Amino acid sequence: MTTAAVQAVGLSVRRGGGLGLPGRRDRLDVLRDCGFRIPRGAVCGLVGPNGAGKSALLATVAGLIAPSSGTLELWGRPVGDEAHRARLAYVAQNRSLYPQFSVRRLLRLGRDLNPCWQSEAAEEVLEAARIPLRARVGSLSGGHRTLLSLALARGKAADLLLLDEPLADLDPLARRRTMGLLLADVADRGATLVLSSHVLADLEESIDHLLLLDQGRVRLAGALPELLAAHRLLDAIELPARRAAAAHPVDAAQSAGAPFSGASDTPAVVESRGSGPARSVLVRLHHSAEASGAGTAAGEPPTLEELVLAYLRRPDAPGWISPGMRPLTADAPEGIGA
Ligand SMILES: Nc1ncnc2c1ncn2[C@@H]1O[C@H](COP(=O)(O)OP(=O)(O)OP(=O)(O)O)[C@@H](O)[C@H]1O
Repeated sequence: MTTAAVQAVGLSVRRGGGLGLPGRRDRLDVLRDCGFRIPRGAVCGLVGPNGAGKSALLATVAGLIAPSSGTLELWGRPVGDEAHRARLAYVAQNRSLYPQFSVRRLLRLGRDLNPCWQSEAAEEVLEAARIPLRARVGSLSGGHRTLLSLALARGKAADLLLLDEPLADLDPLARRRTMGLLLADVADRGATLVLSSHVLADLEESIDHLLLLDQGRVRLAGALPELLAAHRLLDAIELPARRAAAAHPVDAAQSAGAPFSGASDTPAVVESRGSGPARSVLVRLHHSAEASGAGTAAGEPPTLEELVLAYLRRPDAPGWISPGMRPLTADAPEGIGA
């Protein structure tokens, strides 16, 4: 069994309580009972609504927040292991950098602190954006600060890159260029990249795994081909047809939009939208269809955007972790949740 780059089992994180007032119940479970595995070499998109816990998860994997329960391992070793420090690069959402330093001084610091430092890789990001080395960090624009953070992460040549909304404030050209560099780096080194984003179009072009968080819980996770192949978007023409119904026995209650019954061979309705000829239903195929590749299934697999939006609009739809991202343990070698 190859150890995953990141594996969580029953991971919960509790935050808050900073006021320290007796009797104050101001602590919040920002991650709840999360279980997933991110294989080595994956490019994993981390998505979810505002406040879902994406930043909390990235900071926890980076070792900056301690789990309150459960286990979290990087390359098979508990998070926080001293050896992890050199192997991971983390870019926080607030791009915390020393504002008084010059860009050059920060690069020197990167070189002095990291034995595998790659100056050219870092400088390439800065040169492409024409960021002068003599500039003071505090005087850089928001997008340039992001590029500087990504340049430092790139220079570190890490085995695991954790990037919190790395593209949010970059112009379209900088997005493409920087993403291209990062993807080429991780492919060359077999490194693992986890990046959060709200821009699904950006992710669609780059990721091969997806982790959808909502209210601190994993709603959906999997290798992208597995996730998409396990779902079908049926339109109004396909729904009433007897033949389609036989291939996909979406029963009357479900096709009317009732929540997933969770029983038998019936595909799970994730979301039913519209009415009459404009109606479309996203279903998740039963495990047997999923296992057989669902070659005869009616309807079309959804796009990443259709899939994510359907799950976000229907917080009551049951979550799912595809086999490729289920945590593996000695007690559950097929994966927890299989
Ligand atoms: N230091 C903290 N103390 C208490 N609660 C916190 C703290 N930091 C974050 N939270 C809470 O944790 C939850 C998850 O926040 P987090 O920043 O991880 O969400 P997110 O998915 O990254 O959101 P966004 O997409 O808006 O960046 C939120 O309810 C937030 O208020």
